[in-house]
Amino acid sequence: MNTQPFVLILLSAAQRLRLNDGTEVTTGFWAEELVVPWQILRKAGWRLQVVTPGGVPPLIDPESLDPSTLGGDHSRAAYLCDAVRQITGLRTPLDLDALTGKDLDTLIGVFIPGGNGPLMDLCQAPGVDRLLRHCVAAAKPIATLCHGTAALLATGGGADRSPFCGQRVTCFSAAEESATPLAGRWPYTLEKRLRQEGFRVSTGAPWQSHIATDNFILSGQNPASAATLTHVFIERLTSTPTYKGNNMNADALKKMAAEAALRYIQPGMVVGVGTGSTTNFFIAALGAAKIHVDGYVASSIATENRLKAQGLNVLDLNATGDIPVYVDGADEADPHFRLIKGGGGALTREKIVASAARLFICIADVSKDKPMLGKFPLPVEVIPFARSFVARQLVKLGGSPTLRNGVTTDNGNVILDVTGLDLSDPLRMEESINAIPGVLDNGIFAHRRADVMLFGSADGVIERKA
Ligand SMILES: O=C[C@H](O)[C@H](O)[C@H](O)COP(=O)(O)O
Repeated sequence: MNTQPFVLILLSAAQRLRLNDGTEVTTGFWAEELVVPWQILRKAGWRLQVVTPGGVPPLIDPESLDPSTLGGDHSRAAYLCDAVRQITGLRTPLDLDALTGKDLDTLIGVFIPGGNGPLMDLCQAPGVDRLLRHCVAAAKPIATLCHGTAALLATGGGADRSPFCGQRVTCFSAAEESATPLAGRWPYTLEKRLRQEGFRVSTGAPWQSHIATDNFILSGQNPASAATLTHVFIERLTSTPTYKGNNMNADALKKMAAEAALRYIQPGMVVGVGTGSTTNFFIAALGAAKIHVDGYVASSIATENRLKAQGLNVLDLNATGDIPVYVDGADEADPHFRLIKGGGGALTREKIVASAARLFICIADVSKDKPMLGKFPLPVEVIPFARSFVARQLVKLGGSPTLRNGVTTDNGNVILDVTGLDLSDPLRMEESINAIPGVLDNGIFAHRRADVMLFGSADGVIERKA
């Protein structure tokens, strides 16, 4: 098995749901509860591995693709059907019981989608008990969705109390169960069983998104909770010690994007070079590629030093005139190629070199690809004399500025990181902030957007051109 960190997607292998009246119906996983997290996690660059008890290929619960279950939405049903078909790992899942100690060490979190199948097998599989106890001991996050929360029952019973006892969780609620065609015939009421086992169960309004979070367990109530739960899971994944110690995932994607930018570099060019961890991979790639360019313009002292350490020729922007190409990273990028930059404090010189360039190639791991800008705190470079005055003006613009402690930029200034700004019109906000006396520049790159985005993703490099 590949030794790169991965997120384990645990699915039920049950094919029949035994009801309390002795009859049986076909069961499996709920399509939407696999497709939504799968797509979000893949887009964020995570490697995913499907695992089932016995390595049995899981079944889709046919109900979950029935348009009548999806509010009569036939196109949604067709979309989900197609999306499930594209998840090739479903045909060859790993066997939960055959996971080695090395496999457990390599996984960084577990996501358990619902469907009714988990009520049959995951709730009592010894392999689930072993897996979840490993996660608790190693501080790795677990997310359970809808009836996927039944998997937690596998850790209870006997002398060995469940490590999750007393934890706050949610699941498909009793109210929701009683509003389905299986009302009154469910094998057991999951909400009730969890309470009996000592879980603190919280449920929200039927069919509305509701999640519960506790130490290492994050749970979502129903299909509507899938996206929110996945985003919270990703936040938890990226803050676990396991991920931080093994940060190969993001780094591998940054490197992939950085190396893809080499194809834009031609002999005889002057090349502008940005700043940051992604750009550092680009500098390393330049050093190895030995392309006979005229020289490089650095956007920071750190980059200048790195270029020189690779034996590369650094030029003064005042001596080059306009430059053909600039390559740099970003903290966020929106679909219109507008960026937030400056997480490393280099925004002003970066914007100057980017503006002097005819082509701006932005390289990033795919987690920086956002529907809109604004989650990343906006860096603003401020002349120290004007710090408090500028902070007050930023508050008037709707922001909450925080001084970046102990940081002096290459230009001798301070950085205010601003949260809470409305960046729905990035161009206007870039102008408004730069109009405050004492601001040198801010990290919105809307006037000088990127021309090409290269995102490193689990599916290879995604290239977009403006
Ligand atoms: O000041 C730093 C730059 O704007 C960086 O390009 C940006 O913060 C992205 O950095 P990284 O490549 O380390 O994520």
